[in-house]
This record gives sequence, structure tokens and C-alpha cells, in this order.
Amino acid sequence: MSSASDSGSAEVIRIVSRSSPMALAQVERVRTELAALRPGIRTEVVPVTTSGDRWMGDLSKLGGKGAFTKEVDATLLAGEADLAVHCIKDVPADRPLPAGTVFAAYLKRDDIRDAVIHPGGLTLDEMPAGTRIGTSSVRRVAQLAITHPHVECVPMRGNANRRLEKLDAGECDALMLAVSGLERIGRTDRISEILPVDTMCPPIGAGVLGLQCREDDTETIEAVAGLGDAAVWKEITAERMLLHVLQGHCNSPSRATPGPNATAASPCAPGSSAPTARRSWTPTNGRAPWTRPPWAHRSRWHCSVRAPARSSTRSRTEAASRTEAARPAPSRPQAPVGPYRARSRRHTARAAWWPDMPWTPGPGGVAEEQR
Ligand SMILES: NCc1[nH]cc(CCC(=O)O)c1CC(=O)O
Repeated sequence: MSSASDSGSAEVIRIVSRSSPMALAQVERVRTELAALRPGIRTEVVPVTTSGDRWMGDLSKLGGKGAFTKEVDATLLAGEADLAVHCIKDVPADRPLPAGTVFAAYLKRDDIRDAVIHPGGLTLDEMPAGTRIGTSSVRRVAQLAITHPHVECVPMRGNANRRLEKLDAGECDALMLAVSGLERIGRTDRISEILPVDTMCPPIGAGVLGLQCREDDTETIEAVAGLGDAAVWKEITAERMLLHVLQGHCNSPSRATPGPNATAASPCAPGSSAPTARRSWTPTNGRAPWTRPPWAHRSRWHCSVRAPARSSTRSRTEAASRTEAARPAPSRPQAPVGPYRARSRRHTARAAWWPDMPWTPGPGGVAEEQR
């Protein structure tokens, strides 16, 4: 937060976000809620264009990760803004938040479901074979392949307003978009069908906005923390932990049903043609992978629960006289076999920060509860 020298004692929070109509609507929600909570604080908007907005090709070719968040994070870290508003769905969970930033709050959750938009008002079941659904989402493509194999998915990028224009221009016959996003841009009138979550399981983080601050900016963190919803904080922490263990991201076919009663999650579309569908976590070692990921021995988190070293029968002196190099390497858990093992090996370095990501400290005592 910064004090505006020109307006006396008034405090200003500069809010950075993508510049799409949906993102700007999200910022307006934050400004309205903040105005009610902290009427003394002024807000300014800093819109930025992200690489995800600029690149109209396949998102996975951009590295697929953080395409909608990188430039926003950079603006926050550069001190050109004090608060970033992100769709949690777009924030990678297979890596930590950019160093020096934290989430101060997750807002109350919106609708988590996906909608179908067909100009003639048809539902998926009513659509003739070969109907072209405009979506580039691996998750949507994979699930449609199971439930509605008669329709065809065609790549479709651009912000939601732009996609609606492309639909009207005949680039596809129907669209799939998040209900929450359509609510934000005021276009729920275009919805022809809302899909239940067991037909189209939502992505991790669906319908949730996160408020990200610099971690040393306690003033802003304290100012906006009150906008957060405690139940959503728990849901998002659990969901992002899951995505982290799967090493998934917004362009991998992982799905989770969020909500207080939902704990189930699965990689979608086994056997689907989506290349990342191979990233199934089906345990090959008879153990649920999230209980102890194969790289967990690298982490402080796991160290703290590691079994004590086997007691030695050698005398203390004998043990002490042994050189460091001669000491046997600490035993490590056997990695599971199969593709999961190959992957975990490759990601060992990145996995070293495992304990930091999901346990991002939160304000208002939530962090205490998490530990
Ligand atoms: N990557 C675009 C994006 N990021 C978040 C949402 C929807 C809103 C949300 O779930 O928060 C959308 C649009 C869409 O999927 O239709």
C-alpha cells in the first residue's frame, strides 16, 4: 500500500490484473468489497496484457503454465502495484507462488460449473453428430470425449468476449465456458445448458478469485485479508495441494470436485488422446501417491516425519571416528516403477520446494490452522 502524497493521508491500493473484460469485472468486485470493508482506502487499477492474452495458439506451446499470471506477478513484484487479482484456476500449483508473494485472501466462491453456449439453444445431447465445440481446454476435450463422443472439439482461444464473437462469426457451432466467467461479463443470457459436475468436472480453483500481495507488504495484506472466506481458504489449499502432488496445471486433464464434502479427484479420460492424459497418478506401488510422494525424502516436510535412524550397535567412539564420507547414505524410500517414477526423477529439483507451496501462510489465523 502507498500513501498518496497528493491526497493527504488517504491510502491507495493499486490493483493489477489482466485487462480482459472478465478480469476487469473481477477487479471491480474487489474494489466494491474493499470499499465496503475499508471505506478509507482508495483503489487504482493497473491493467496488464499477459502472454496468454497475446498468444492465440496452443497454450501448451507457451510452456502452458502461468500464461495468464506471469506479467501480473511481475508488476506486483516490481512495486508498480500492491495487489493482484487472479483466477485461482489460472495460477500454477506445480510450482510455488513467485518468491516474495503470498495470497492474502480467497474470495467467496462463485459457480464452479461449465456452460454450453449454442446459438440455437441446443444442449449437448441435442446436438447433431459433428457439431464443432470451440474449446482448447484439455480438461473439457477429455471429458467431452467420454460423455459426448458425437461432438467434435475445435481449438478456440481468446478471452470469453472474443470467443463469443468467434462463435457468432461461425468459427465453431458452440462454446464451453465457465458459468462464473459468463456471470462476470454479464453474458449468462447466452447459456443453453449448464453441465452438472459429474458430466463436466470443474478444474481445481474453479470460480475462486485470489488476492495476491508482496509478502512484506503487511499493510495491504491486513487491509484485504478481511475480504477472504475461511471455507474457501481450506478448499483451495486442499485443491492446490492435490494439483501440486499430481504436478498438474491448468492445461493438464486433471479435475477435482471442490466443495466441503468433496474429496474425490481423478485424472480425466483414461485413454483419451490428450497427450497429458498419461500423467495419471494411478499408484504402481500399491500406495496412494499423495500420502508420500516419491520425492518426499527431499523435503523438509518429509524430514520432519521421517522414521528415526536405525539404532547402531557400534560404540559411540567407533561411530565418531568414522569419516563423513564413509557413513552410509541415509536410506531413501523406493520410488515406484512406471511412468510416475520417470516423472518424479525428472522433477526432483523442482519438488524440493514441496513444503512451501500449499502451506502459503495466510492472514487471520488461517495459517495456524493449516499447520
Ligand atoms: N483461463 C480462462 C479462465 N480462467 C478462469 C475462468 C473462469 C472463471 C473461474 O473459474 O474463476 C476462465 C474462463 C473459462 O474457463 O471459461
